Amino acid sequence: MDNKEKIIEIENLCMSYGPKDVLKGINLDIYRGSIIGYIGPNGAGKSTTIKILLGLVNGYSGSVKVFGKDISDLDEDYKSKIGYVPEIAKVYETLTAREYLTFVGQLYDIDYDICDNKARKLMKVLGIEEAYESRLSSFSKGMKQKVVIISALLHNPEILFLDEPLSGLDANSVLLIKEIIQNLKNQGKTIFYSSHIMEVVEKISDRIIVLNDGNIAADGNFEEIKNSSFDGSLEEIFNEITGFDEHSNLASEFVNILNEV
Ligand SMILES: Nc1ncnc2c1ncn2[C@@H]1O[C@H](COP(=O)(O)OP(=O)(O)OP(=O)(O)O)[C@@H](O)[C@H]1O
Repeated sequence: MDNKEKIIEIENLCMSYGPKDVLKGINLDIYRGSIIGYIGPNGAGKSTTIKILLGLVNGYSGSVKVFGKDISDLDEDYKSKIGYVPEIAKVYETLTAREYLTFVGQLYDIDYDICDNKARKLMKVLGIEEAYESRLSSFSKGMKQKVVIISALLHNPEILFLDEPLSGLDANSVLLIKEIIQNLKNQGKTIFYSSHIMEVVEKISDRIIVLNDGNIAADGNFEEIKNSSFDGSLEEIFNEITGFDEHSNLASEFVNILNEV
């Protein structure tokens, strides 16, 4: 597998919402078969970057290439090679899992019977097969998240964007999904993993990119980031890079306010 193939190339990416500069000149080359931990404080611009790559947000400047071609020159077909688990996924609650997953399959032009069969088997592996014919409105949070993960992967995408994919999952399911992500990587899939759970990002990522205030503040594997003047766990490094050292004071202030009469 050629892991030097650039699958995403971002040059001088800038994006503003009105007067607010959200991305201030991002440069990134992402290689096939890597797991990128894309992290940063709330509002740093992570989702904005992902939405630009997915073609969901326009109005940016700079160049964004996926599969070697500028996304502004590509027709919508490139999206069929991309999967996306959004931070807050909306599923059609009135549909059954079967109806929802086969509906998503149709959007990706997957043959109905093949999709139906595949969706049921994937649900079985994730331990929720018995709910295949039940409405999503009756599903627990973790069950819904598993359906969202299946829906993002049904079409076997080349690039997978995961925004807090483990949200609501129990420890067994977390272990399983992490292993699935590793397997996908081993098959040459490229994974963009965005999360605030630093322990997972630290363990799962080949490369960690820290976005802070619209700029890349650190980029490398965990050891490289650790050796380049920072030290400690990724959580500590993250707080250092993003200049956050007020947690003790703020925590005391918060609790003191609760005690006010
Ligand atoms: N449609 C919009 N209109 C105006 N401002 C927006 C819009 N979408 C995002 N923003 C602003 O852009 C900034 C970056 O948002 P973004 O969602 O990319 O951050 P993030 O790094 O994904 O944050 P989080 O960790 O909270 O998900 C935020 O300040 C947000 O308020």
